[in-house]
Amino acid sequence: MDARALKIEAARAALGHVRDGMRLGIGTGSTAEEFVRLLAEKVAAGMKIVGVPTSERTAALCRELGVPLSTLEETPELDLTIDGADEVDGKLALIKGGGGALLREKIVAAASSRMIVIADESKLVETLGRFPLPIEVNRFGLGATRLAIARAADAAGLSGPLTLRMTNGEPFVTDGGHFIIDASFGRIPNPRALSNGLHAVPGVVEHGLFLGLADVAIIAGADGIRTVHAAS
Ligand SMILES: O=C[C@H](O)[C@H](O)[C@H](O)COP(=O)(O)O
Repeated sequence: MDARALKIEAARAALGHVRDGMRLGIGTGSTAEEFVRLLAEKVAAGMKIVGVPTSERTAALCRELGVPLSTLEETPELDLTIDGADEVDGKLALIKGGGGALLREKIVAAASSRMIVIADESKLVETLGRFPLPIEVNRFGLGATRLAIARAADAAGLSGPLTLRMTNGEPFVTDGGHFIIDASFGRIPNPRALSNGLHAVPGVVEHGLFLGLADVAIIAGADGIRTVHAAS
């Protein structure tokens, strides 16, 4: 089975958790898009849900496929968010933001009673950090923010290149109008310490470590679906 087929399998399994009447957070990325496609089929068949998208990209796909949308202004509490991830560890700590949607994704996940992560088995890691950690930063004071990030990482025992994300020769700009620094720290044995340090940097808007947010991970692999639950 290729990677796309695995993403579809994970998305299909997550769809089994969606009930009529739910207020859903809808994630971003190639895996979440497979979920949107399957959800749209259910909606077309009569399922009543309302979705809050985590990016303009997801919102556009939902509109195209007829998935009803709301906002966190209209619908500030959600029943369930289903989203992909760049990395998932055994305790359901995540790295997200490879597609640049981490800020809205985190706001939406935090507004949800439950979060289900969907991924193919390539995303499952023992320790986070193989995937560079996306850090969303204010455009103002980039040099100072980068230095402060390096110091916060150092205090957590980490170091590595901090690369401004570029697209077509220009800095990548998030839906919120910010830049992204991709931090290649390597293994992150203590994500909580790093998270706290990064949150203390004024120019950091948010980072891609999702800690204590995911309740379940649905991982699709060659041997089938594996469901991992967060320790209670
Ligand atoms: O910003 C993007 C999101 O965090 C995605 O959920 C993440 O990058 C995983 O994307 P994909 O399913 O395309 O691997």
